[in-house]
Amino acid sequence: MRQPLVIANWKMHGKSAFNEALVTDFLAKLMAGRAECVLCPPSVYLGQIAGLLDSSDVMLGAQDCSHIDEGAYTGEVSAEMLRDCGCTWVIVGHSERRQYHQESDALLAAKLAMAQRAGLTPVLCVGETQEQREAGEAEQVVRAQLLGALDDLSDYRHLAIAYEPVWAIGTGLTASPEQAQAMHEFIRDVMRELDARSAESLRLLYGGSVKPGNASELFAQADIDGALVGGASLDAEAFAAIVSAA
Ligand SMILES: O=C[C@H](O)COP(=O)(O)O
Repeated sequence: MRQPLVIANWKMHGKSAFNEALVTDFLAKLMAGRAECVLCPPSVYLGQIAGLLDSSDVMLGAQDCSHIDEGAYTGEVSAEMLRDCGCTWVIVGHSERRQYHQESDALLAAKLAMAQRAGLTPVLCVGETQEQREAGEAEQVVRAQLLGALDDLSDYRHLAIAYEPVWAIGTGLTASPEQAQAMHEFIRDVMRELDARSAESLRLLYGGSVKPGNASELFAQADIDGALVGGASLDAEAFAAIVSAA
């Protein structure tokens, strides 16, 4: 039995006063339930959010980490620094980083290893574009992303994977529960090839316009173990409802 996991990816949103109101309101609305929950604010606010989450079960995560441990790399934030700030999770390979920062599968493999070495659980994001889906290449693309980033990983237990079809991110378009389940099932099959035992306990999250109105249907699918939520995680009531639905 996999424990549901719901992760908020604030992306590049938030300011101190907004963050405090959002987290305070979210914690007040959050009902005790089965799901684990993680907030991933922009890295400059990790200290602030760590303080606000201090007496709650909600965990802290980062949106990215460096593939290097330390040194003269201006602007980079290491996995160890994130751990030092209270993070236990880190998102790796979000499609916005693949697209705007040209992050390759090889780079992501190095980030995953670095994250685990620092004691963080990475969430690897994969997903196809609209064109790739229309060309019938969705499974091939996702398989290549998984193998490219995960082939050399030695620990498949401290890991989660988020399937985020690029065409569903921030667009209001959501993969149907059947489309999402089909891809999640495919991902679990690929993971069985890499490590048969941990594939059964590996949590697979869906991301792409998850809202209170579609969360329950998505979470009802056999291989969907939670969500990576962007826009709706900036609304305390909506995000608390999604966590409750898990
Ligand atoms: O990381 C989150 C995903 O990119 C989904 O974003 P969204 O919920 O705004 O579509």
